[in-house]
Amino acid sequence: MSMIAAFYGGKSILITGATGFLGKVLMEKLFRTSPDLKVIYILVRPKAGQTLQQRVFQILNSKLFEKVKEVCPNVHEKIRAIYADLSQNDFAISKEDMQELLSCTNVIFHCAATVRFDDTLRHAVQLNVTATRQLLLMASQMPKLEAFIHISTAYSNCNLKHIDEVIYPCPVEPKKIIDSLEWLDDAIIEEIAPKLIRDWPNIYTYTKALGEMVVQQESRNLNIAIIRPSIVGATWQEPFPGWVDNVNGPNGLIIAAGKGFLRALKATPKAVADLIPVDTVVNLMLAVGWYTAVHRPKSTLVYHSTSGNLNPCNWHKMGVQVLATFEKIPFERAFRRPYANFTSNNFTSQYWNAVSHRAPAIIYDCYLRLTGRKPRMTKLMNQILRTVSMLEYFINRSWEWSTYNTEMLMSELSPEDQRVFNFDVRQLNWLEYIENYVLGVKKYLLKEDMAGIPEAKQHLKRLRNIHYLFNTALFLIVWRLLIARSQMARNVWFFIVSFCYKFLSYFRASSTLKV
Ligand SMILES: CCCCCCCCCCCCCCCCCCCCCCCCCC(=O)SCCNC(=O)CCNC(=O)[C@H](O)C(C)(C)COP(=O)(O)OP(=O)(O)OC[C@H]1O[C@@H](n2cnc3c(N)ncnc32)[C@H](O)[C@@H]1OP(=O)(O)O
Ligand SMILES: NC(=O)C1=CN([C@@H]2O[C@H](COP(=O)(O)OP(=O)(O)OC[C@H]3O[C@@H](n4cnc5c(N)ncnc54)[C@H](OP(=O)(O)O)[C@@H]3O)[C@@H](O)[C@H]2O)C=CC1
Repeated sequence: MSMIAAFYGGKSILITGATGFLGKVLMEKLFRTSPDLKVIYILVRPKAGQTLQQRVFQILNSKLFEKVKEVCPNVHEKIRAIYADLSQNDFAISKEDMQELLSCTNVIFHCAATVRFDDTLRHAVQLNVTATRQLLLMASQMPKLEAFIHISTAYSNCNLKHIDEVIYPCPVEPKKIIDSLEWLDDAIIEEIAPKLIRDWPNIYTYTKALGEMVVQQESRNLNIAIIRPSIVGATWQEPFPGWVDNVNGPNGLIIAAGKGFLRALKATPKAVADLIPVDTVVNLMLAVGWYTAVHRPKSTLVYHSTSGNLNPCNWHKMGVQVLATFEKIPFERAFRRPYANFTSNNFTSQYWNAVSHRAPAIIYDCYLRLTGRKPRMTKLMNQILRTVSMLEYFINRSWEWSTYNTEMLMSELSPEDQRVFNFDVRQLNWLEYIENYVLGVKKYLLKEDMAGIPEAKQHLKRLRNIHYLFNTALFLIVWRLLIARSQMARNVWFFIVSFCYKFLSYFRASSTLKV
């Protein structure tokens, strides 16, 4: 019997960010392994014209939850969506709902955050710092609370090279920042933001670091743990391999590469690609929830959910495997044949951007214009290049994350728990994982049918022929222009032609002699 699964039985669990990538996989696993849990409270806001109920309905009826319905048929009754907006005071939760949350919650998983790298400082602080503080305040009024699990990111201290499982202080106190945001206007905030974030690459990682400090300062006598995942990728094993549902992180780049838009990246091939499957992160979260509640460590423990020091894979290996998978299972209606050119050199990267990205987009837009259609490729390409430039920081560096606490926890688990809540990334086979990942992007993000693969392969062959034809035509045009203008080019041309003629004559003569 799994001790972790048993622990969550009969419990009331509060999850923030349950509608996000990590949150959905967390709920799925909880329902599947502990179907006898009492209730999962989720803090949700209406979004994109959908009510809370519609959002929950959509999640529960997605492919991700298919297995859950078999083991927990009454899952709809066990999920309680509570209207909440984490960027508002008291989260805009009604009094009755707040009362219920305060009196019933046993475990909190705080996943909600803004993960946009370019969010405004005001919004990012509201969500990643102030909301965390507010939730901790709520937690301190929960008599039945056994554990509070805060999800941060392994990159919250990416200004350091070696990162231990400790909370590092930030140069400016979170409280001072929260207070000053109350009276400063937006224009001034955006002006001081770059000075505040110093050597952090973006507002996201900086505010996640502030969030950790808030956890440390406001922990009171709560049982708290912090989990720091690196780049969270598709599911490795559970509930099935390759599940993804948004374009964040690598997902968008895999689409852009598979569709042939992105053919070069400013990346350091040998840098560690610290991807971690989402189900591995979720297993660690559940194990940490159990350990924190049952063993009550004296201080707030930080757990790294990373792959780099236990089972490293670099960007080169990852790129090669992604490309190999595109050969086997290509995406439909690609713009160009997928190709990967890694360079860590600024000049070469600019060159590839001009030749491989912008020029084809401009040419295609001309073609669209000439055929009476609206040009769109340049805009799309600019968007992709903007996204890539935001991610570049992370694919040109390597970090060392220590994993003592994570390994300690692994050794504390029973063999059954190690199997059911496996977060040992050493068992991950990267080649298999990446192949399933790309397949998952095709199936679950692009919603492409596997039956379309032969046609997609045919399309890639046509693109290859167009590519050869285009290059030959371009070569001939350039050469013709050169010959018209330069004596030297003419001399070279006559030399080549006479050389070929002599070679052919010799070949013909020797074959006649043989006969
Ligand atoms: C060496 C390989 C070589 C390959 C060679 C070639 C290929 C061969 C191999 C292929 C690659 C193999 C792996 C690749 C490496 C991956 C590295 C990942 C590092 C990640 C580090 C993460 C570390 C920290 C982890 C964490 O701790 S947390 C989570 C991380 N957080 C995020 O990942 C949010 C990022 N995003 C934003 O911050 C915003 O997206 C913003 C960007 C500001 C735009 O912002 P904006 O311009 O306003 O535009 P949007 O409205 O957002 O989007 C506008 C439009 O772009 C779309 N689009 C949004 N995103 C992405 C995205 N990624 N990629 C592409 N498209 C995207 C969106 O669908 C929308 O399309 P539409 O709907 O218009 O059709
Ligand atoms: N994905 C990754 O690569 C990594 C993620 N992390 C961390 O993991 C956690 C989860 O990330 P992930 O699932 O990928 O992110 P998502 O963007 O997929 O999910 C974010 C969640 O936060 C919720 N949220 C955002 N703003 C509000 C608000 N104002 N009120 C209520 N809810 C809100 C979103 O709700 P809604 O659906 O309404 O927008 C959504 O459920 C975050 O803390 C992130 O920092 C850490 C490392 C890597």
